[in-house]
Amino acid sequence: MSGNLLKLISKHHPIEDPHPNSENSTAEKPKKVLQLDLGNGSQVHKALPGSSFNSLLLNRYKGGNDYVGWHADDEKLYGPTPQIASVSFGFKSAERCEGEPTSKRAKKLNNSDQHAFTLKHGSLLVMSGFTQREWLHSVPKRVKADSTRINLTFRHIRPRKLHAGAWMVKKLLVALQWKPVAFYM
Ligand SMILES: O=C(O)CCC(=O)C(=O)O
Ligand SMILES: [Fe+2]
Repeated sequence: MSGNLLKLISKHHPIEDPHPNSENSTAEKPKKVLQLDLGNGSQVHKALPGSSFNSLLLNRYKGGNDYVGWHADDEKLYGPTPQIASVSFGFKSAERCEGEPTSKRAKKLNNSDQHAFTLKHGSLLVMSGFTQREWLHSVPKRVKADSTRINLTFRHIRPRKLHAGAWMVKKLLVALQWKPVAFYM
């Protein structure tokens, strides 16, 4: 991020898509890039001192039938322990569940909890640490809701060089037949 400007990239993706940033995503390429001025010391940065967000993803749910399926935002471009700040607008309340830990470590710990959060208009949900590695999350359909909901997720995308480096290390480890459970680099 330069100063307080974030780039807002506009793109459309089919709602069945597991995640718009996913490498396997069939998402359309961005149509336009807008600059969003967050003003001096945006509320999100104030709420999370030390955060270094440089990207913003906007999801628009046109009504209660729009949803996002179970996924983790664990793409390597976000690094091993991404901090993701999610701000919601619209719908009186939107539920979000976290469930079924994905990692073997979490399963060993017998950690198969599910949590539901009610995301009201203006709420801020922060996911950090190993959340993306060990948990899936989703935004289920809301049968009775017929108004628009907007969700903004602030994220930090690492420089491309680091992705390439991590990819090469991964290839090397696979070539050496060293198979860790998962790569999060
Ligand atoms: O709409 C939301 O609350 C979150 C959407 C989401 O999980 C995502 O964009 O990765
Ligand atoms: Fe997500």
